Amino acid sequence: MQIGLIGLGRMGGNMRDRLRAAGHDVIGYDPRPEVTDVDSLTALAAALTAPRVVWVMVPSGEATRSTIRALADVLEDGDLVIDGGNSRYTDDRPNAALLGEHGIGFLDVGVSGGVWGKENGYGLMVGGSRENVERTMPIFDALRPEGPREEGFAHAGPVGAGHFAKMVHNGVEYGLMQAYAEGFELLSAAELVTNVPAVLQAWSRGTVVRSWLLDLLVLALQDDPTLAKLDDYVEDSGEGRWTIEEAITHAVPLPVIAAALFARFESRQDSSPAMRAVAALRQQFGGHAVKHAVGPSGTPGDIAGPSSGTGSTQG
Ligand SMILES: O=C(CO)[C@H](O)[C@H](O)COP(=O)(O)O
Repeated sequence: MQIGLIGLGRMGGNMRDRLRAAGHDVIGYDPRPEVTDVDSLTALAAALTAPRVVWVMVPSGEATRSTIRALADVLEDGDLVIDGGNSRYTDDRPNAALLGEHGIGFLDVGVSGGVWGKENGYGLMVGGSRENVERTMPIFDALRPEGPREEGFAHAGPVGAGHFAKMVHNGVEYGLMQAYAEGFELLSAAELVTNVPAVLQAWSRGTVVRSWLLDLLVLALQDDPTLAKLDDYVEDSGEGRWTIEEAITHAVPLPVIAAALFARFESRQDSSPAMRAVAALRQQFGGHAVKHAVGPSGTPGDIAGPSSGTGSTQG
């Protein structure tokens, strides 16, 4: 079938290739002239045959919202817009309502698979009406992995359910990554294990903890066995925070995902005010030694003994 695809970056560009390889007629739009098929959203609408289907694959937030506002102006009654980016699910109903005023349908799709999806297929979680899902099923079938549909595709519920499912998926992703990372650190800290990459690779087949994320860690360690080439700074793009906010709304305990999110925040600190406060308090109540950022002798990292006047070791 024919589809317009807006956003031809790491995800959208690969999706265009996969859809074309499956025989679909894809017309892509991207502001970068070197990758785009048409030079504007108006040209995209003109190149598509009505009733049109347009897949939006741009960064979440204002970039997606403004693209949908622009599509409301260039598309017409009977067309359909699919938001396949990582939008927060709370954006979906307003976007659907705006398009609905013009008779344009809306689906939200959580897409997982990263840069490997072009070859392996993408896991898809869709929110919207049954009618709109059935209309675009040939596109979903081309994007999802080969095999039974239910193993790579779900119609999760009404508008918003696709992105809600993807948000939770990404929260789980945070927790899994953090668990593997902590295992990697402990294996590395204990000098007893002399070949950490080999142990993780051995875990990758047959064990209880085998997974694709573990396979990717094994791959990263092939290039850099101690990950020494990387800085220990980890960004986040919102999905983990939204997951925790939802957990608070529903009073659902998510200690693992919350800890994984906070570990990322911690990774961005050169120095922790909280831990300086803990050190200061131990020194205050117990006279415990502290390590000075700049020691009394002017040397960074000096360990200073009990503060004068206390001498106590009791809390
Ligand atoms: O959706 C994804 C994977 O499933 C994206 O890679 C996303 O960017 C991951 O989230 P974060 O950037 O917060 O780690």
